[in-house]
Amino acid sequence: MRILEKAPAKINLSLDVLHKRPDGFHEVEMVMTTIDLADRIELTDLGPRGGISITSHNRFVPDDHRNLAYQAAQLLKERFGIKRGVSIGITKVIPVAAGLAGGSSDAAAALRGLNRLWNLGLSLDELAVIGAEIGSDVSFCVYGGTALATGRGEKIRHIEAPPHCWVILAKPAAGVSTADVYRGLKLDHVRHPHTGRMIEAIQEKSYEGICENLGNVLESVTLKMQPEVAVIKDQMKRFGADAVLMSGSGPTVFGLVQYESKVQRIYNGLRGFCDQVFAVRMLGDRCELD
Ligand SMILES: C[C@](O)(CO)[C@H](O)COP(=O)(O)OP(=O)(O)OC[C@H]1O[C@@H](n2ccc(N)nc2=O)[C@H](O)[C@@H]1O
Ligand SMILES: Nc1ncnc2c1ncn2[C@@H]1O[C@H](COP(=O)(O)OP(=O)(O)OP(=O)(O)O)[C@@H](O)[C@H]1O
Repeated sequence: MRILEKAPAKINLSLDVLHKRPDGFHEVEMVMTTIDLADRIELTDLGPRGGISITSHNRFVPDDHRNLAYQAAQLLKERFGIKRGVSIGITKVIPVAAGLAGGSSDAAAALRGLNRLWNLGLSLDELAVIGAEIGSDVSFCVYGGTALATGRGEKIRHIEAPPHCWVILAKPAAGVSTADVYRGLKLDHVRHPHTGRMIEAIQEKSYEGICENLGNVLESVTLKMQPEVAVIKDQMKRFGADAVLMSGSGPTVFGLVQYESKVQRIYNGLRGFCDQVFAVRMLGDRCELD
């Protein structure tokens, strides 16, 4: 039997860090939404007593226990005493180490797909709790859609979809380590975004309100490690994006664009000096994972 799952990327429309916790993680308040840029996960049953095998044609994606989709399969096998093997094929589209939760979304898609393949009968809420053991972004990715994520990112409150718009993404050549970015954060020097206002703007379907309230406290940390982020932000604004921000721990920069007529010009302009550029729609609805 073969199961296919879509694993969409996320962007953080707003990302605030409240404080560092005794367990080393940071307490966050993030508004996240899925976009139409997705990896494909193909799960094939390998029969009794088999192991977990990962295939991907991207040299930056680990093919062993370091892969988050592998960890998802291992966790379910152990927890539910599954004795069957599985092959996990990953068609990578989401840039790696980019702040777009590519690995987390692959793990979430593996959880959803294996739940079907092995007839585990788990709800999305149960899968999201299991996902939190793999990484902070996995719970959100289990559901997709749009949500406020709190705690270390694993507490999810669903909110409605933002109004449809275009998202232009541009990723500088090198990736960044999320742990390094959190480590570099000095909380007494940041301007906190207004999470409440972002949620209100989404609920009111106010595109202007969303643009006005974009904010990410991690941006200034990554900017120091990768000055190219500032250059890309500048170019995106100059080519005509309505608002721009770095996603997650970066270094990918996204620009919001309301009218399709502007998209091609911004995309072409950025392609001049950045290899990985994408123009996609905001998804925002949970049902759009299918
Ligand atoms: C930057 C974001 O992607 C925004 O959505 C997330 O906050 C990070 O999510 P993630 O990549 O799934 O993070 P994890 O794999 O759980 O953690 C990677 C590392 O980031 C740091 N980390 C992560 C989440 C958090 N709330 N506080 C942290 O300090 C920790 O050092 C941790 O060891
Ligand atoms: N399925 C996977 N796809 C991509 N990278 C993976 C995967 N599994 C593990 N990794 C490892 O995770 C690291 C971070 O990759 P990922 O693309 O998930 O980062 P990210 O988009 O910055 O994540 P986040 O936004 O959740 O912080 C990579 O350098 C890679 O070694």
